[in-house]
Amino acid sequence: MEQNPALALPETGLSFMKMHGLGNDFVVIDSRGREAVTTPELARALGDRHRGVGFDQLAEILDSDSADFRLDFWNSDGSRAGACGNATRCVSDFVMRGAGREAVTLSTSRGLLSARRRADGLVSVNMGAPQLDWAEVPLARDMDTLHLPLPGDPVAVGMGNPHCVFFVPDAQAVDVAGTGPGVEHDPLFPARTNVEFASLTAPDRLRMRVWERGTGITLACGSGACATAVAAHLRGLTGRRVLLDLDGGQLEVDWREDGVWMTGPTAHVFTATLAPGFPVARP
Ligand SMILES: N[C@@H](CCC[C@H](N)C(=O)O)C(=O)O
Repeated sequence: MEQNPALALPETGLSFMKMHGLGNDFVVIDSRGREAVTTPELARALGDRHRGVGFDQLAEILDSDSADFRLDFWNSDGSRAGACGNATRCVSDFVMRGAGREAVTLSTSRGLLSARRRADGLVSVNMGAPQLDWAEVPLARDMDTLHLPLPGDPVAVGMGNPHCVFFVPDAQAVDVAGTGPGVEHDPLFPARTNVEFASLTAPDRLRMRVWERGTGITLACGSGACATAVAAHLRGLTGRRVLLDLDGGQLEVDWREDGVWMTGPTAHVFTATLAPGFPVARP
């Protein structure tokens, strides 16, 4: 057994939690009280569903001077993500339970966010104001974010991460795996993009499927649901409050004066410790 020193973790192993929100699954590392441990190599190794633990995103909890905690997000390809709505709800639930509280604040690379538990037990996060200017998304050049010059006439919305939303007659019929990668890597998106396909199923209800930047098809994407709700309202398809049916379940999104609120279920699956020195390369 040969250990790769660039990837090796402390001999004691590393504790982590497995969580999910509507099947959008996460490895969560609680690094409060110490330095961050995640590197692109560790994210890729842990994210491998055959040789590691497997996740859509890795979230690392860190200390914050300005909020109850800080959250950093990583995709399974080792890239960073500026936002992850479902992981934010899951980790906020964990922190609220630990502190016996019903609301928390957190800092992310896009700024200060807040989360709270509703009376029905679901967890809501305020994902902040949508980014509707081309430079904020970001897009490659000045253009109308409501009508991108791509086949299918999609909308670009930033939620701390980039999204490209296609409104289609039947989201269920879309070849997400065939279409998603080309849009993710289109030169219009200098930081790549998440890709959503949505269809209107009732006046304030959308069916949505997603191709996530740096991960691929996932069962749900919280920031994608927010971006889709914002795009649907701006296109005159819905009001400001919508239900979204994703492959893994349902999310509520409400675009209010103070930001885009997203509400749904959370689950803590297990807590475990990595074998000392993970990952090891076997000949
Ligand atoms: N699943 C997440 C979004 C994850 C980030 C995304 N893949 C990116 O690179 O921006 C969510 O629930 O928001």
